[in-house]
Amino acid sequence: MAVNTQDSTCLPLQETIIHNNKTARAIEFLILALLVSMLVYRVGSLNNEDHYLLWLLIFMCELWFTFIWILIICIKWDQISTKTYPDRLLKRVNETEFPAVDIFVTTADPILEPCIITMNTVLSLMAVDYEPHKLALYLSDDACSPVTFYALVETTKFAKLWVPFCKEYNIQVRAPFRYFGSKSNLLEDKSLQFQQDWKRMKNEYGNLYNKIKIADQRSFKCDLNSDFADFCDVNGANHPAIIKVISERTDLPSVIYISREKNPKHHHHYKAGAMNVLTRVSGVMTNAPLMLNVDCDMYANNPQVFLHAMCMVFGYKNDQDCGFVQFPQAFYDGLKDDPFGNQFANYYVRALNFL
Ligand SMILES: O=c1ccn([C@@H]2O[C@H](COP(=O)(O)OP(=O)(O)O[C@H]3O[C@H](CO)[C@@H](O)[C@H](O)[C@H]3O)[C@@H](O)[C@H]2O)c(=O)[nH]1
Ligand SMILES: [Mn+2]
Repeated sequence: MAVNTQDSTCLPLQETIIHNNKTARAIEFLILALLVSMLVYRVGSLNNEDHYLLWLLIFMCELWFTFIWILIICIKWDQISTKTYPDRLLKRVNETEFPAVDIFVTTADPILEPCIITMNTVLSLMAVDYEPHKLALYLSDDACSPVTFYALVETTKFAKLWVPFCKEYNIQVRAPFRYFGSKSNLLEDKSLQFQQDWKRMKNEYGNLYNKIKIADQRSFKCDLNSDFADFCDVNGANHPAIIKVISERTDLPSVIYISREKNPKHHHHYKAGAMNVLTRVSGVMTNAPLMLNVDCDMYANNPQVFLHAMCMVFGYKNDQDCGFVQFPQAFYDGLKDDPFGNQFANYYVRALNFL
């Protein structure tokens, strides 16, 4: 990328912020000191114990716990986050110079990963703030399900309405199930035009939802002349590759459905196998210099997500300094009293610098 974004007079596009976590470090160290003193006590009183074996077992458990505690301290010792500045990027780099991106969404099981959730993931990515002709969305379906294919075709039709709506009104959450499910959707103070468009869009999304729900409940007719011919009597664990280009327009990202070849003689390697196929197929079809991978149960909660990523791409002096960027994640719809603590949204940012 021969774009000079490193003008010394310019402010940086991305910054690494080092967090001051001295108090947390001190507390963790104190707990470690208590753990160690307990271990010392156990060793010291081992010989005087009547229940020698039990004492030894407790000692081993505590030793293991202390070891894990040390590992956790090491992981949490240096805490950094990365801040990106899309507004600075847009002033400095012309949008036409942004690279193309191939987007990979993987799905494997329409029951555990309901189709409508996957389609919301697709919609949130199709509607991002980025030149649409530079984006191609590949959906990998390891279940080889005609319902997923049908849902993707219908979702692409709905996207022709949804994407312009989101862009015109600068909607922040572009996954319809989150947008329409949000309680903060007050229409009263909005323009009449917006209210009409909002109602129409809600209606259209309702139609899409129902179509997918009905498709999920009925069995697809094995019609050899239809688009579903490839799915006739297909065995999910043993079938040739199915690749279908669903949409190729300039005003929307291209949409491609892929169900990779499965053969019981060769292990499919789960998501890694799917990602391998996605890189190969996209390499032949669009071959974008950047790839984005999103699981089917995630969605882009910020329409500027690609611009944030571009701050990382353009924000280093040397292209080779940044090869992999991971977005912060926040969990939604966690259990209220989740014992794993997911009710506290977890955020983390990690950018791996390749030397
Ligand atoms: O044979 C498979 C199995 C899984 N997947 C997809 O892989 C993704 C992740 O699988 P999942 O079982 O949902 O794993 P999670 O534990 O929810 O996901 C976390 O853990 C995975 C494996 O460690 C990472 O790949 C994910 O990015 C990370 O979010 C999903 O989109 C699946 O549809 C496939 O495409 N094919
Ligand atoms: Mn998952």
